[in-house]
Amino acid sequence: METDLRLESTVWVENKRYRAVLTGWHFKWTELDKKNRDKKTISVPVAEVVGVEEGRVEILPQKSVEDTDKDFTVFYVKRSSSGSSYGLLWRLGWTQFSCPSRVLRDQWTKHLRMALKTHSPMRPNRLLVFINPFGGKKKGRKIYHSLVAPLFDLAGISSHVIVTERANQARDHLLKKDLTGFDGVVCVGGDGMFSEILHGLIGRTQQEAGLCENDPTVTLQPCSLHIGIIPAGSTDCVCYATVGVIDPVTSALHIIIGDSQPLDVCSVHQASGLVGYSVSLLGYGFYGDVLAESEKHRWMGPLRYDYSGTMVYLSNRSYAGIVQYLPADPLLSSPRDRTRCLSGCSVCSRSTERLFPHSSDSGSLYSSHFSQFSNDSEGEWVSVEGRFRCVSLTCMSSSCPKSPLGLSPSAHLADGTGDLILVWDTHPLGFLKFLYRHTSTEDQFDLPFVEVHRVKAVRFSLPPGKEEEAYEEIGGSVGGMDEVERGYDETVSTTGSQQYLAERGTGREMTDGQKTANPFLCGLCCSKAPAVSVWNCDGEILASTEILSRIHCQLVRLYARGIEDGAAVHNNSGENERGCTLHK
Ligand SMILES: CCCCCCCCCCCCC/C=C/[C@@H](O)[C@H](COP(=O)(O)O)NC(=O)CCCCC
Ligand SMILES: Nc1ncnc2c1ncn2[C@@H]1O[C@H](COP(=O)(O)OP(=O)(O)O)[C@@H](O)[C@H]1O
Ligand SMILES: [Ca+2]
Repeated sequence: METDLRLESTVWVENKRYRAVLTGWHFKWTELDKKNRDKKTISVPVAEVVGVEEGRVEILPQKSVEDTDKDFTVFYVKRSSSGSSYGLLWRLGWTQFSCPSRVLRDQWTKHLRMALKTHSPMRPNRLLVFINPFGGKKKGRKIYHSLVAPLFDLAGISSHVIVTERANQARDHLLKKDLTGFDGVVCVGGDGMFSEILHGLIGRTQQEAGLCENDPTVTLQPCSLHIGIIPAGSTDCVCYATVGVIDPVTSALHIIIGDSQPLDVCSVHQASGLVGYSVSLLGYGFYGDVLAESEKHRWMGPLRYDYSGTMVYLSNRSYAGIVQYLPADPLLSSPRDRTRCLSGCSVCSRSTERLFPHSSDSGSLYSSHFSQFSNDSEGEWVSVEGRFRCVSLTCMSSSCPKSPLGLSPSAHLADGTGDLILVWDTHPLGFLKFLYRHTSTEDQFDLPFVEVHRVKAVRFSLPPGKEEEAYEEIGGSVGGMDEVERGYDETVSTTGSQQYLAERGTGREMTDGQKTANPFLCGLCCSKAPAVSVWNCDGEILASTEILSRIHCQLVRLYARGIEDGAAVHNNSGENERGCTLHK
């Protein structure tokens, strides 16, 4: 195969003579001096070639083709540093080549296209695209049509675009409609929109496999369709944590070249069945309250989280609960090992190897892994009880522009584990320190009231006898620096129920027993506060408080490759190439 695709010849780029070589895996061109000595070489992996066209093609100010018979143009990925983010920005680069004859030109285009098919087989031909026109700053449509669609056209990808008219339309479409012919689904929006796609695809896959999603012990079937994310939301955490930048062009190029990043997914169950799936944040306490509060201020756009974060912080809440967790194998990795899950991560690769020992055999998937979830493993569960500022479970680092290293900087995208972060009740300045450390490189786990555990499953329940009470006395929770930082207060009195939580989650008015006009301010202005919080499940409020969650290793695949290590990645830059963003 390698020898079939090899091609070498002299070509000209902007009147300079080059030797171009296609080896199968790489396409290189080296400038030659008058004595045939090599000057500068530009090398592009075939996997990163976006497309090949006959003639001299120009992209800016708009696409034009000069149909000359000895020329061809190659489009490829070009990297640049993103400045503030950790990942690299990808841009479209292109070079126009002139050959000595038409026959040679045709050989070049044929060989390059064949190399693309052979060495880059996961590229999509047809995509189903969902655009949330109301996500983030409401720019989803514009972002797709001006930045993404022209790149898909150039790469020969056809797409069926649906601009959503209501919440859950994308999920319902994926659950019910014919998906034949599509290679992947693209989500233009934020984490909430991604969550819809996730639920739709996982649900559809289990339906077709005849598996019951409600049973937490069932080994779920991985989804065959890839998901692409074009970031156009408020937090855009899934995109940031899997690509390293929030940039629609970079994400579109990852989709075009058919990159593939497996992703762990956490299923969340209550007694009666499945309540949802999460990949980034399953959070109770602070993050649940922020989400519930923010829903009332959607008109603020992404700023609603800053406003609500401040209000919820000032309300100074903590919640009683029992957390049980099933620890992951500490020999494989640790949330405190100060490593980062980067593109080609060895911890995740070992997981893939364990899951798919015979490459494509997904039949045995998880069986060894999840036998540990059965009753036999009951003794392995660890249980803690007390008052928490927040309880968070994340299957990935959950880095985002607000927190560039994320909720758990050493978490892995595809290792089959999640990180459970327990923030015990503490004084307000301690909690502020914890939150503030998310914005820097300081270790947020190096605080006496914070614990982090790498886990396979988590249960959360309210203390016995307290489930039916909704309110409690706050009683001296606004303390000074000299207070004990980790507190265990078992004298909780609650009068709430899941129904109350569901109502609060949807922003409905408080009932008679709830005296304050704004329950999120009562930590400051009165003595009562809700005794129960809500779960934030990737931006959706769950109606259940007592839950069981389990991490499913590599249940879905994204068109991404994880965060590239800027220092390690060769950036194919050369004086004869150009890069553009396809901005008009
Ligand atoms: C004093 C400075 C405090 C800064 C705290 C920063 C902590 C940020 C951690 C953010 C983790 C985000 C995890 C992802 C959550 C999203 O799924 C969810 C929905 O996003 P979207 O659909 O785009 O609206 N976003 C949130 O729940 C927002 C949390 C913001 C917390 C301040
Ligand atoms: N056309 C629509 N109208 C109203 N809500 C929608 C629509 N399309 C999607 N949604 C919902 O909007 C929510 C937020 O979308 P998302 O794209 O994540 O934006 P943001 O990041 O700003 O929250 C999602 O939960 C999704 O279900
Ligand atoms: Ca993980």
